[in-house]
Amino acid sequence: VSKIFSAGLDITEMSGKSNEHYAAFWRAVQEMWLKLYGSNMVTIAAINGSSPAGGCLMALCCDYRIMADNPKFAIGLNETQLGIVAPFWFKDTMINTIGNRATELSLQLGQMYPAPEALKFGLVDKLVPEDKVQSAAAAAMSQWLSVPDHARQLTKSMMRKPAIDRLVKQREADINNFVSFISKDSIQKSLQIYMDRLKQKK
Ligand SMILES: CCCCC/C=C\CCCC/C=C/C(=O)SCCNC(=O)CCNC(=O)[C@H](O)C(C)(C)COP(=O)(O)OP(=O)(O)OC[C@H]1O[C@@H](n2cnc3c(N)ncnc32)[C@H](O)[C@@H]1OP(=O)(O)O
Repeated sequence: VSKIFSAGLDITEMSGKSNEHYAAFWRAVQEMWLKLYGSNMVTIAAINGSSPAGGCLMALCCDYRIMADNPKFAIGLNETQLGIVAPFWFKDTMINTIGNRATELSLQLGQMYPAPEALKFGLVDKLVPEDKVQSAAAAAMSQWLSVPDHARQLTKSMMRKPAIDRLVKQREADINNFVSFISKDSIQKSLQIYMDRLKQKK
C-alpha cells in the first residue's frame, strides 16, 4: 500500500475475541518474528511509508533499512500510545538496533519518528527519495550478497541468537502473559478508545 509500509498488528485481532483466539494470534506473531529475525537470508526493508509498532518490528528484524525521505512518514514502537506494552522481544530487537537509552526513551514515550529523525536515531540506515526506495534496496541487496554467505550467516546468528533463544525458552509463558494482559477490561477499553480515535481523525 502506498504511504504505509505496515500499520502493525491488526488491532481487531486483539479486541473482543476469546482467549483461545488471542493465544493463537500471539503464537503466529512470535512465529513471524522467529522466522524473520532468525532468517539466515539477507533481508532489506524498503520502507515506503509509515511503520508503527508491529510494522516497525518487521523493519527492525531486517539487516538493513532504507526509508522514503518524507517527514510525513514515521516509524517507531508506539505501543504505549495505545495503552499496551511492547513485549521483551520487541524491546530486545530495538535495543540491538539503537541501544538501551534510545530504546528506553522510544518505548516509554511510544515515539513515532518522522523519517529524518529515524535516520538520526539509527532506526533506519538510509533515506532516499520516495521513488528510489525499491532500487536503493536492490542495490543494498547486491552489496550484502557479495559478502561470503557462510561468514555473514554465522556473524548474523552470533549477533541475534541470545535474543532468539530468550523467546524460544519463554514462548509459552509469553503467550500466557499476552493473553492475560490483552483480555483485561482496562486494556480492551484502551484499544477501543484508540480505534475510535483512528476512525474520528478521518
Ligand atoms: C507486560 C506484559 C506485556 C505482554 C504483551 C502485551 C501486549 C502486546 C503488545 C502487542 C504489540 C502490538 C503491536 C502493534 O502493532 S499494535 C498496532 C499499532 N498500529 C498502529 O497504531 C497503527 C494505527 N494506524 C495508523 O496510524 C494509521 O491508520 C496509518 C497506518 C498511518 C494509516 O493512516 P491512513 O492512511 O490515514 O488510514 P486510516 O487511519 O484512515 O486507516 C484506514 C483503516 O484502517 C484501520 N486501521 C489502521 N491501522 C490499523 C491496525 N493496526 N489494525 C486494525 N485496523 C487498523 C483504520 O481504523 C481504518 O479503518 P476504517 O476504514 O474501517 O475506518
